[in-house]
Amino acid sequence: MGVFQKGEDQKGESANMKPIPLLSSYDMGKFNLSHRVVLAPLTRSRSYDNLPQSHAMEYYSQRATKGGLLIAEATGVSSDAQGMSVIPHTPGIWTKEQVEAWKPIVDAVHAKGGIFFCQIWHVGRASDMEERPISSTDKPIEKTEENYFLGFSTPRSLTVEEIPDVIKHFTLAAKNALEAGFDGVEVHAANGFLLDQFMKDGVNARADEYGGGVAGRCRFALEVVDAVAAEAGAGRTGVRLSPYSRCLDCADSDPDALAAHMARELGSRGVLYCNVVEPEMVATPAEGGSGGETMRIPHRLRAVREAFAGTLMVGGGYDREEGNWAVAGGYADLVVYGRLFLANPDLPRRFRLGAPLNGYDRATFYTADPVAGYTDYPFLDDDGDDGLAASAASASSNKSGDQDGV
Ligand SMILES: Cc1cc2nc3c(=O)[nH]c(=O)nc-3n(C[C@H](O)[C@H](O)[C@H](O)COP(=O)(O)O)c2cc1C
Repeated sequence: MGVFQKGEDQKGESANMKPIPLLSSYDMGKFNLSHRVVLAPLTRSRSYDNLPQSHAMEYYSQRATKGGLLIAEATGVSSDAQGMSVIPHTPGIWTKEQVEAWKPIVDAVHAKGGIFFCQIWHVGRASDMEERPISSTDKPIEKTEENYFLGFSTPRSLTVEEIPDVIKHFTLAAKNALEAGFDGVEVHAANGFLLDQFMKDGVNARADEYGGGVAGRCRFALEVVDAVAAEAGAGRTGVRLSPYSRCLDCADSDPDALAAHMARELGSRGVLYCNVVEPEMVATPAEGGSGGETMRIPHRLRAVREAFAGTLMVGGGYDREEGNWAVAGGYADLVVYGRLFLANPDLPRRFRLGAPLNGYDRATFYTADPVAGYTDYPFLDDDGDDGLAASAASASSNKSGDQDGV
């Protein structure tokens, strides 16, 4: 695994230098966060038979810090919510056995003082289920250069009469998540999965009340949010959105309007947080006139910020420098890190110290190995006690719940 060096800001900053915005505390409703570096939801395809496994205890516990927020990987709400072999080995939370399997994982995070939300999802047409998977449409995902090797099934359009059943599955998942000990739930309405397939006009061409204008297309997602918030409490409910994404052939012709509508609606419901994926990074001329290009985050979420009164999390391509910029300027409250946190279990601490980062190994993102590319990314060598040194020791050897040096 190589070492990733990014720009001037990571060179030699010591712990006693000026305050780092990302490392400042933040009160998210009833949750007192000690810093703003959030683990993004990350599917890792290591939950065989949809059952969370004991190796996830170590994985999440490695990334837990006292007062740090972790969002668990997308977790299925029902047996037909699965991607099957195109997105294999994802955990579920619709059976008692799954709830029991989550409990020690949640306990391991809590033992380190972490705050843990469960992301609940239905993949919709992003599946190779034998029976036609449900969606807003009968149209399958179009093959592209990125997904050509995945054999998605042709979906069938969910009927209006069937919608309440799917909502019930989300409600049960929320109830189960709290029973497993999670601090809250995040409704996955992003990245081309079921709820996004309803929200985006590139997919949803329905003539009923769940299609048409932006209000109709967002109806299903908002009904799910209402049901989940009624179960878990709005103060324990977050929502993930990706209005600008074209992921899984799911795009909208007016993402600004979609983003603003959802932000307003979620704001009026008092939802705890909104976790919004930025548009894809764009190439811009490098500074200094060298003729090269730098990839930049477009930062198009200001309207969401204005319309949504709750906690705003942003993510997608952020590094330490961008994250500090976002927090310092009030662009966002929290920043979610996916690939960097995956590869750096002690990411908040590395950010504090300005330490170099491990590079991520894309080849092991979704492999089933319980260790390689999962729990074997190295920690910084020293074990200073700045409150952010996530321990390299396994969760099982930390059963005392001792939070010192977390
Ligand atoms: C291996 C991997 C798995 C992911 N799984 C999920 C997921 O389960 N739910 C989700 O909302 N996003 C998922 N994402 C998207 C990430 O949460 C995040 O938005 C994305 O990686 C961009 O952030 P980054 O630049 O910090 O990595 C995944 C991304 C990666 C790389």
